[in-house]
Amino acid sequence: MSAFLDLLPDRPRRLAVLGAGTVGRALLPRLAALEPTLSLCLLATSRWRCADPEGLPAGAALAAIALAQAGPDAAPDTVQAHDGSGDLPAWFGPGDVLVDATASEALAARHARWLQRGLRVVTANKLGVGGPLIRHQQVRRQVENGAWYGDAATVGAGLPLLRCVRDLRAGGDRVSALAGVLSGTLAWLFDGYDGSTPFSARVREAVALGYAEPDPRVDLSGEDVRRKLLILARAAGQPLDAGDVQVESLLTPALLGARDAASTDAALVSLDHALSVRARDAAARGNVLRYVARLDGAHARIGLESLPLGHALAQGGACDNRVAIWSCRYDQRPLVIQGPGAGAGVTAAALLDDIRRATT
Ligand SMILES: NC(=O)C1=CN([C@@H]2O[C@H](COP(=O)(O)OP(=O)(O)OC[C@H]3O[C@@H](n4cnc5c(N)ncnc54)[C@H](OP(=O)(O)O)[C@@H]3O)[C@@H](O)[C@H]2O)C=CC1
Ligand SMILES: N[C@@H](CC=O)C(=O)O
Repeated sequence: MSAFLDLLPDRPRRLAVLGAGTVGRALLPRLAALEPTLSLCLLATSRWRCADPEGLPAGAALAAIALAQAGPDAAPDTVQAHDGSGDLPAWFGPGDVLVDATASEALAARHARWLQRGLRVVTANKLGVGGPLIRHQQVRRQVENGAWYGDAATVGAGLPLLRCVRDLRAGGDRVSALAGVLSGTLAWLFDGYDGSTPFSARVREAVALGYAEPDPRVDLSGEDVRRKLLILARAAGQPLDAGDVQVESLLTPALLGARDAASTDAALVSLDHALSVRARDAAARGNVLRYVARLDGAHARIGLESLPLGHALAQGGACDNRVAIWSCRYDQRPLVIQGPGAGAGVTAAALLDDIRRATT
C-alpha cells in the first residue's frame, strides 16, 4: 500500500504537525519551501486541532487554534476539540508525514505504531527513541523493516551528531566513548556564569529565549540530557535504559515540590545560593562549570564538572553543544562536533531537513 501511494504522481503527501509551541510555530512558515509536494492537512495542540484532507493555510490554522485556546466559546468552526491521544483522521495514511513537535509521552508511545501504519514520522520529541529502551527497540524494528523515522532534531537540535555516530557504525567503526555538553539551556546558563548574578534570572531568560523544555525542570534535573545521551548511546550500539545513566540533578527540594508553572518560577531562586558557591569555587581555581554527559563503553554519567578554561569541553559559547567522539578511527584525538544545540530556528530547520528527506 505504502509503495503504491509513493508512486502516485499527482497527490501531494499530507503533513500533520502535532505541537504549535516554540518549535511547531517556527516550523510552519518554513513549510512553504516544500510546496507543492507536501500539503499541511492537520495542525494540533494538546486540546485543539484543525484538519482538512485538502490542505490548510498554516497561518489561518494557527490563528484559529489560538482563538480556541483563548476561550472555547471563541473557537471557529474550523477547529475541533480533541483528547491529545494522537488519534488521526482515517484519511491520514501510508506515505503521509507526521511531525511530533511536542514533549508528549502519549504521542511518543505511538511512534512505532504510526510507523507500522506506513506513516513517515519526524520528531523533535526525545521521548520516542530517548524514552524507555523497549520503545526505542520498537521504533528500530520498524526502521529495519523499511519505515522512515527522522530524529535529527532530538540531539543537538539537528547538529550532525546522531548522523555521525550512525555513519561511523555503518562503516564498521566502533564508537568507544563520547563526552560533551548536550544541553543548549545548561550551556547557555553556565556560559560566563561566575556566581555574581542570580542563576534564577538566567533560567528565566533561557526560557524566554526558547531554549528550555516546556517544563524547565526537565533541563535542570538532567533528564533532557539523559534522553539525549540515551539516544546517542543506543545509536552507538549500547542498549542502555534510563536507570543505567548516573545523573546529577541540579533541582532543589523547592523545585522538586513545585506543582505548576507559577510555583516552579517562584522556586527558581532556591538555585541561586548553591550554584553561586560552586561557580565561585570553580573560578577560584581558574575553572568554569559545565554540565557534561559522558559515555565510556556501557558506563554513562551526567553532571556538573569544574573544568579548566582551556579544556576542550569548556569551549563554545551561548547555547552551543560540543561533543567529542572516540572510535577506532578517532582513537588518539577525538572527532569534535560543536554548534548551537537549542532554539526554535535551528530545531525547526532540523525538522524541515528530515521532512524533506522523508519526501524525496
Ligand atoms: N526548544 C528547543 O530548542 C528544542 C526543543 N526540542 C523538543 O521539541 C519539542 C517541543 O518543544 P517546544 O516547542 O519548546 O514546546 P512548547 O511547550 O512550546 O510546545 C509544545 C506544543 O505541543 C503541544 N502538545 C502537547 N501535547 C500534545 C498532544 N498530545 N497532541 C498535540 N499537541 C500537543 C502543546 O499544546 P498546548 O499548548 O495545548 O499544551 C504545544 O503546542 C519538545 O519535545 C522539545 O524537547 C528539541 C530540540 C530543541
Ligand atoms: N531544552 C533543550 C532543547 C533542545 O533539545 C536544550 O536546552 O538543549
